[in-house]
Amino acid sequence: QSHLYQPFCGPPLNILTRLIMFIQLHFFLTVPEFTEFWCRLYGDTVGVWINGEYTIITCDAELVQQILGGINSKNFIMCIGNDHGLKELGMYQNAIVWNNDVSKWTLQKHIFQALNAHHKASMIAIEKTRQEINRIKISALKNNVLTVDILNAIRHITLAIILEVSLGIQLDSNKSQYLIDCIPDYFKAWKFFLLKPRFIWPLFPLQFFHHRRSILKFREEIQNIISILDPQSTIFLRQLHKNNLTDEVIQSILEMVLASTDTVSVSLYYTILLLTENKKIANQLMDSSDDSFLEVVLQESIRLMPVEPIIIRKSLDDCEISGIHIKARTNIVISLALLNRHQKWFENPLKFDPQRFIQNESSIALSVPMGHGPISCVGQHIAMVEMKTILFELFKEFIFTRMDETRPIIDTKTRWDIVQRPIIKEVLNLLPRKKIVFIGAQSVGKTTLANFIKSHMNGIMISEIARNLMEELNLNTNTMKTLRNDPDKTFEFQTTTIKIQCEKEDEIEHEFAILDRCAFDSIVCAQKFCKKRWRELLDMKETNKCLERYRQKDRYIIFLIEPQKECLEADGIRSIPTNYEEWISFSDSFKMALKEFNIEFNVINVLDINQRYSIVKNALFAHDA
Ligand code: HEM
Repeated sequence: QSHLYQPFCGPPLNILTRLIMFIQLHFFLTVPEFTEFWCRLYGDTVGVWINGEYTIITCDAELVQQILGGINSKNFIMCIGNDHGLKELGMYQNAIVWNNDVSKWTLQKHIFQALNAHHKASMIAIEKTRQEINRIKISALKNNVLTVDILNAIRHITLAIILEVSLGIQLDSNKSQYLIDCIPDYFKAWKFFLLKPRFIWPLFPLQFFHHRRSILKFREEIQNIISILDPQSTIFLRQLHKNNLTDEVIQSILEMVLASTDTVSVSLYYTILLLTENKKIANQLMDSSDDSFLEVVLQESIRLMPVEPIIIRKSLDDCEISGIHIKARTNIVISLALLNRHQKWFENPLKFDPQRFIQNESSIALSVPMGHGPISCVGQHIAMVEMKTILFELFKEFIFTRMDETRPIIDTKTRWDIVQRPIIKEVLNLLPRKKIVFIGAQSVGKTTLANFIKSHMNGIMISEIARNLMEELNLNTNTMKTLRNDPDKTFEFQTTTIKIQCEKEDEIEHEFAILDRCAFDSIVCAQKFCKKRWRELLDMKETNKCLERYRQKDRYIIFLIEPQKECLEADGIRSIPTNYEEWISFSDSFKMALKEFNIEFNVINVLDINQRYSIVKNALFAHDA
């Protein structure tokens, strides 16, 4: 074997090892799995044999920097891939992805890059995310389910964004779903045709025809879209036509949809899963005043779960990298799946820890989940805009939890292939990131309704603070009556109640919570029983903090439960009001005070618990018309 060009270590590339590699790659392992197998045996950079050619496989971050972004990076702008396979896929010297015709690729790259300058991308991303949030809320109300197939929901959002930004169109939900389903199938076809040499296709006749059909299906759908397009409506379309790329329009649009949808969706899917597991980080993200933390959270999640686990290249000419001679047409497979989880480059690499990028900003560059250098991801800017917007909007609205939290995300089943495909698509539980507050006169059913909602929706309960305080101070209903005749003592009692209330509300800042009464009850009580001093409550920072919260109607939904005569029937447990007029007037005082403090509220004036629950749910999942 001495005549063989073998600049890197690895197994002797004799007939037997080549045959083993051939069988592994085409019958048993995906490329990332194959790479892992040989790197585990021989080290971070290994010479192997893929489809009759010497191939360097590597997860060495320094070598990767040299190849992708070093002085010879222009020598690595071609990709491995057999021409027959590329023709089947429609990629052969066509559009941008895997286009090995350098001048055509350069032109396409400029056209795709125009996407990044789209000044409305972030507004469109907000709009499309809000639309999907609306759909989730409608489904929650209609079907009474508080779960979401989150990956599919994100796929709808990312598809809608790219269709609007690049093609200026919108599709209805069914058509979008059809297109979304075409994408993973095209990726499977890509993997089949790109890496399997033509002579072995007949060994897989079923797969061959299935993949051909997938490609056709996707292309037909793109053609349908083209028939409704105005070719002048976006920069992307105008540029394609202006540069006489009319023949490439189908493939260019197909690749735009292909490259932009699942990449962002799968990356975000894992980010959300990782955040369900790391609640502190999720809360920190909601507290951040700018989007710099959001950005490192995303960088960290795409490091850990790179949606494109491998980068594949071929050298154009002979050159030197890190002092090693690399011959023209040498294949290179970079395993981001290995590199990004490598102890040598990242401390505690399996830990989801965005802080690593705050403490050491330069280490972001090592992980290259969007590639690096001349052929890096052309959509990386818009991808970040999309991911930041979608994540923030979704988290602002919902709290997501996994159904089965026992299995860590890092161990989640995923298919490391030419792109990463989740095997188990987790359906997440969702709760609105809101607080519902029940106030009103005594004995109107606040606690019963609060408990009923807790049992159905599983929120955090903040039960009546005043009652707990009474217990702590050994006060009962009779001593309370005496206390009410002493305005100073009542005032003191209400002051303490508000302080505790405010503290409890601080604790549930990011949660879905049910509040049985709030600081407002103390204000109304003080108005009634310590007429002279009650306004002093408004000098307390805690009171103002609480009132300010209750004014945020996207966070706090206030329900005033009105007295119903039927509630006056004694059940032998509750103390019931003895004076009906007083009872009603107490409820009216709540209304007046709510108005005085400019706090919006909903009125519950039915008795039936299910009807009450439905009023609350409608308000919780209120959506735009
Ligand atoms: C989190 C989201 C994304 C990730 C992780 C990602 C990752 C990547 C990676 C690793 C590459 C290969 C780079 C290489 O070969 O060195 C790539 C290429 C590409 N990406 Fe992305 N990408 C994302 C989003 C997008 C979006 C939103 C678009 C929208 C247009 C896009 C369009 C492309 C295109 C067209 C290429 C081929 C570039 C070329 O061949 O010159 N990507 N991406």
